[in-house]
Amino acid sequence: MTSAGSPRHHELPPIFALATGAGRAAIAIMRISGVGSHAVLRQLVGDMPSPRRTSLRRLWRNAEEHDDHLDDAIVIWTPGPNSYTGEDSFELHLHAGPAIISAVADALVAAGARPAEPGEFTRRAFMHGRVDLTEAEGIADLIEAETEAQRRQALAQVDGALSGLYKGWAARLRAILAQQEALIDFPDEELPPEVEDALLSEIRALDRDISHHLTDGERGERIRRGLVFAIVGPPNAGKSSLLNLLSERDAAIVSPIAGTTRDTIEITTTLAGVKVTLVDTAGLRETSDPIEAEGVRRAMFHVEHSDCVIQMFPADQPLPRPIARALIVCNKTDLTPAPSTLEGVPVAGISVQTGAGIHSLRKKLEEKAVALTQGSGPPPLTRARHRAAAETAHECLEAALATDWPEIRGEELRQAMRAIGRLTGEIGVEDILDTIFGQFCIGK
Ligand SMILES: Nc1nc2c(ncn2[C@@H]2O[C@H](COP(=O)(O)OP(=O)(O)OP(=O)(O)O)[C@@H](O)[C@H]2O)c(=O)[nH]1
Ligand SMILES: [K+]
Ligand SMILES: [Mg+2]
Repeated sequence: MTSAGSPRHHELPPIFALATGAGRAAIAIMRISGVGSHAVLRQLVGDMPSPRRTSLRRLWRNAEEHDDHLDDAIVIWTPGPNSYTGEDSFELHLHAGPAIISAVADALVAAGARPAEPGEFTRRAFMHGRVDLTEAEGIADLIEAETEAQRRQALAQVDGALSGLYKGWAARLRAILAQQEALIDFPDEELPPEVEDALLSEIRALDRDISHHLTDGERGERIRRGLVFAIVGPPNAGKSSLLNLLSERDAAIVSPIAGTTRDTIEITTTLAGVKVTLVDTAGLRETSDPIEAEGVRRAMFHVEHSDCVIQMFPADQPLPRPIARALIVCNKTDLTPAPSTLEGVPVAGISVQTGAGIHSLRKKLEEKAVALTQGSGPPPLTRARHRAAAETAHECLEAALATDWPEIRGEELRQAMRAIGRLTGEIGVEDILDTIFGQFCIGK
């Protein structure tokens, strides 16, 4: 992890939280951090253990008086600033019984610590300059990661990939601003035109890089939230049958009655290491049933908004018109052979019943998932918050390029600087910290 500028000093009282999950387990890890952690630990164990070593200690409610033996625990004392939070902190590896955990929590409160809020440890790490905001967000994503693609992306972010990118922009903008300030101080007639030309071309180059980051096809955001693949088509195409097959679950009702599926059914699965939500929809047809009509309306919504449309039709029925950009699948090839194309678009023939063509369909879906999330070049944008800030910076740079007034250009550049500073959390982020860290789990 890179540090977000010089460490800032905050005297914050000790907090504690269970770092391990609730429920039956062999060991529960309690973490304590903050000014006064030293005194808290002394109250529980008596003699202080050596820093950064595992020591087996008897835990007491009050060690000095040998009052109330709580547990025998592994203790790790980690003085600041080289700790996760940057503060004095320690861990207790307890036997994971609920009674032990609650007795130790009581003892910690008696010794002057208080339970931590969600994300409070990482928020302190941010406040002490141990991580910047994008790295902190990466930690939250890493904990949430369910797929390989999410894990890899989050880990890169924790490792400072986005931080490095955004700090690079900030450094370039700082240099541009300095030159712009110098220009403002210069009397017009003494100003060599090359100086201003050079400045403008640097603004243009930075603007190009930010725009490039913005037009990454949302692949980073897609990896984070997962892709949506919607299965649409006429009633009885076998949409629900395919959903069940691909998700290896008996999730949707299958029947020979047309109009069986009325609501959308969403199942999350993994394709080529990417999180994908498969959506089964109501069969598309004219209907006078208001509930089915609502189902059809929702299916149409997914045709518009999903990352990939799987357009399905049965081989024994009339051919449909192809939906733009859809992956076209003809089912029930056990009854009738599938056409190889539909208005020039290739058709994947399958039979959910016999399994024919399913392997190659799965391959196509995996390729689609990879194509929608993989790219080359700098790390992708991962959050709407980053997109909003980068868009603001881009707009300000465009405005700076559009004006001939040095003072106005200077102001636009400063606005762009503020937007980029908010990305890494260097400036003006107090108002968003509660939102960002509130999304963390307690204990992180
Ligand atoms: N012969 C044959 N029948 C199939 C195949 N796949 C599904 N079916 C049958 O086709 C019928 C309709 O399947 P569903 O999966 O309910 O179709 P659907 O597209 O979800 O239908 P709606 O929800 O009504 O829109 C059921 O009786 C299935 O058993 C197949 O590959 N071959
Ligand atoms: K059906
Ligand atoms: Mg169905």
